[in-house]
Amino acid sequence: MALSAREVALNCLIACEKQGAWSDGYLRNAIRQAGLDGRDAGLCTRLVFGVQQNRLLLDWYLTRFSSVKPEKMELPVRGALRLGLYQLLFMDRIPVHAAVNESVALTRKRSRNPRSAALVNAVLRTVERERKEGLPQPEELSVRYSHPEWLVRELTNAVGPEEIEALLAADNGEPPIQAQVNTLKATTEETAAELTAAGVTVRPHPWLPDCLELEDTGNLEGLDAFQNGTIYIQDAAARLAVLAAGPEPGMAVLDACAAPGGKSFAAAIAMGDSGSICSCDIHPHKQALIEQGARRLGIHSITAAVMDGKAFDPELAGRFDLVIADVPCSGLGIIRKKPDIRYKDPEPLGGLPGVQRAILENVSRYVRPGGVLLYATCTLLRRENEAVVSWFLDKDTNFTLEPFTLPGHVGASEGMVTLWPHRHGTDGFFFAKLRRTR
Ligand SMILES: C[S@@+](CC[C@H](N)C(=O)[O-])C[C@H]1O[C@@H](n2cnc3c(N)ncnc32)[C@H](O)[C@@H]1O
Repeated sequence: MALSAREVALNCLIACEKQGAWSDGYLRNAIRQAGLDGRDAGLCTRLVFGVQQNRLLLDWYLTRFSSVKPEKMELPVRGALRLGLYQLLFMDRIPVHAAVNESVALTRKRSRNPRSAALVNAVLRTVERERKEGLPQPEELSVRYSHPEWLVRELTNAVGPEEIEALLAADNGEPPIQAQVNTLKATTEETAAELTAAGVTVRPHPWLPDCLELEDTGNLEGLDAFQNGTIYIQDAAARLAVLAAGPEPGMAVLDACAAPGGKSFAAAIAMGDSGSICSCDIHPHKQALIEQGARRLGIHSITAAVMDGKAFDPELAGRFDLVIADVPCSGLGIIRKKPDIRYKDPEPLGGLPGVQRAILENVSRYVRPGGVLLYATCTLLRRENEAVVSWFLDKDTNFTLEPFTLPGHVGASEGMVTLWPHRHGTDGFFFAKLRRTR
């Protein structure tokens, strides 16, 4: 029998907890396999993201209103309760009976314990009754915004105590879908008209040229504008990083950590598809991703290759006008788009600055004298950002920070900038522009 939106959502929540799956990747396949239409796909995605964004808060309520502690529940029961609770507390348009009955039905279908359905029914009905009187609110930011304590500490160190709450709230917001226009193929006006005719709601980005914010896209990758390569999906922050580096027609560019290719595409479009971009990644299977994207966008200047950014290749020394090091990082700037990041084990993150320093130091040798090195991450932690750049500058006196100016209220920078979801409405992003002097 075909799965409902709620059951696909439940399966996704279970896979995230049990196998450490990523909800966006899981949903892409599961929604297709279940054959959900656009409306159900939207509901399913909203349920999964909503639960993941509010999981600690939902469990805080479960602890108060359930006779069984959430950590003692079977995974399907805990998942069905979180789904029901999320609908009651955050989705005004879902009738209470639907939120409760659907969770009870899922529990009956998926739990091994015949008493679980009664538990789910009782908890959800109690919460609904208490909600009318006013539910208690947790004091701790960690619970209120469902960011584990270690993460609240890290982000407070990064942004300061005055802004931490605004940042956590922005992490739980719904980011706009930002499409960058492939101006090699069409103007922004033509693209906006094509998307509008396809029923998409289109708004020009408030301050980034050739960027459109989209709503009501349905299956985005099925749109003609996507299929024929007039748009690609990229956050404003990621494109700004490339613009800061100043790619120009005819340049030789190395994108050292390139997959799936977004920075390479932005550079190729800014360069009018003239010059050359060598787009490398350490993982062989990702080479095809870059090639497919370039083909779809009709870009000829990109060549994809497999390369370890940490390992020196003497053939590349001093060859490039611009080297982009968009290094692997903790990704704590893109929690709005990947809500599960917050629940991953933080321990392996400690090793990242070492990898980032090694890549930056190695690929710096590929920049020609007078050329530019761009260091970028999608995280907000100083140890992966400013500290890596400072370490590099202290060590290598051939490079200096170069000031740049970006559109909108990002404005002028002395050479390093952090973009913040709550301040700029972008992904959290860091980049530094370094000029090789000798
Ligand atoms: C932040 S992502 C890059 C995103 C990409 N620049 C874009 O804009 O679409 C980092 C990439 O670095 C790759 N990577 C990790 N370690 C690497 C290494 N030692 N050398 C080259 N690439 C590496 C990962 O496979 C991943 O695709």
